Amino acid sequence: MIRMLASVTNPVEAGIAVTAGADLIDLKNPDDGALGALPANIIDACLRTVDGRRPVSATIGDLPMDPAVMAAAVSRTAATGVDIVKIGIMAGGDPHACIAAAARARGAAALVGVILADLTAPTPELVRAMADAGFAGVMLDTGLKDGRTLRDHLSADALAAFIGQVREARLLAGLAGSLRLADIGPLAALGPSILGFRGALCQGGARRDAIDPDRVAEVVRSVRDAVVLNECL
Ligand SMILES: O=C[C@H](O)COP(=O)(O)O
Repeated sequence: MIRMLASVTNPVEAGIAVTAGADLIDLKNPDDGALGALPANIIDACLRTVDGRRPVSATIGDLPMDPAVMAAAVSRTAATGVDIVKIGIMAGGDPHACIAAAARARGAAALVGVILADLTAPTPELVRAMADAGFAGVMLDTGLKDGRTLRDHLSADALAAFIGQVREARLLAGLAGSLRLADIGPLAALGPSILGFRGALCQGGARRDAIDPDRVAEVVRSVRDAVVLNECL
């Protein structure tokens, strides 16, 4: 099973993603960076639209690696009632202290750490720190959103090693980063738990555009087909 994560920005998009069959609804503001945060009232409206039909995650913003800043943002986002809070692990600062601070602030929400692979190396130490802190998963994404995809930054071997480390730690392993239809087959073959998308779902393929129901359905279908194909091989 590979879950298809759709990043959405408002209740209308959340409804489209649920109808199209996305497995995880990820709330994010692409106008405010790779992991831009949405205001609490928009998160609340999205939660009401999804109405428990899918797990919902929300990002906390592209924040500096400061434990106090991280803890406040995690606590604020968890208080909205989302199932999962996604935090970015950036270069600089003290990522290990931030991971610990996020874990203390998460309340009832699960935590997923997002390593922006074009800015920060996804080391086994970071994965281990998140596992030790009780995170539910670790995702790779890209931070620059400059047209290059996750696969432009990490080889298939490096991605397979990452997935192996995360799965060995018994966490969910997610991959994202300007992924297109052509990336789904090769990445699904590596056996991630989650494949995440925004740009590929949008009209014209630009991640700040509104999502297109047909594109969302096509990506959902491609992920399902890739899973079936892998099971046959
Ligand atoms: O969590 C997944 C991201 O929202 C992916 O966004 P992107 O496909 O535009 O890089």
